Amino acid sequence: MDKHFDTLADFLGTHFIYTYDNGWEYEWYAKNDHTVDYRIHGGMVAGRWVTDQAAHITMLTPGIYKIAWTEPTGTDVALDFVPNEHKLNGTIFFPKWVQEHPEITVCYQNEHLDEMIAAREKYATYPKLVVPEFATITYIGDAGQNNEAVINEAPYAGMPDDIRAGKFFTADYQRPK
Ligand SMILES: C=Cc1ccc(O)cc1
Repeated sequence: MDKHFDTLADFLGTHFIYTYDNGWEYEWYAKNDHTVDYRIHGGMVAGRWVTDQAAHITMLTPGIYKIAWTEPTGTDVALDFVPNEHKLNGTIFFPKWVQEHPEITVCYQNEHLDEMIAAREKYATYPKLVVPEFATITYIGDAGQNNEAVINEAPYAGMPDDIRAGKFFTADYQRPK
């Protein structure tokens, strides 16, 4: 948690856990300069997890980072990280169908892409649910870029606590065998 961020290289390969002011807890990994992975531990779609989501990742000014992407569900996300202050601001733009049927999206999305595409065709997109929130970062880990061990299993109750307690990853940021 004492890492200092100045450059884009400082940010890429970093693994975060944070809690939005509305209580939603997210885990998110800047896998490389165009890819993110994440797990959702609390909130409307707790239990959802995603790897290899394409994203736009830029540094706005030293130590401040903007990330934006659009998902197969039609959900759009914009995150502004201020990691030196352990803060970020996130806005999630949920299609109406995700608000009405969040359970459809609670899965390892990579194995259910056809279902996401079918649902976004079948159900309503509008009006979108816009969720703009600040969040407090509760964990920062130096996982290195393209580390497939960071987000590679479903979330469970207590996983963020295990990660914060140093019980989840080995010293070289792998999962114990
Ligand atoms: C919908 C995905 C998502 C991932 C991370 C985050 O902070 C907000 C939304």
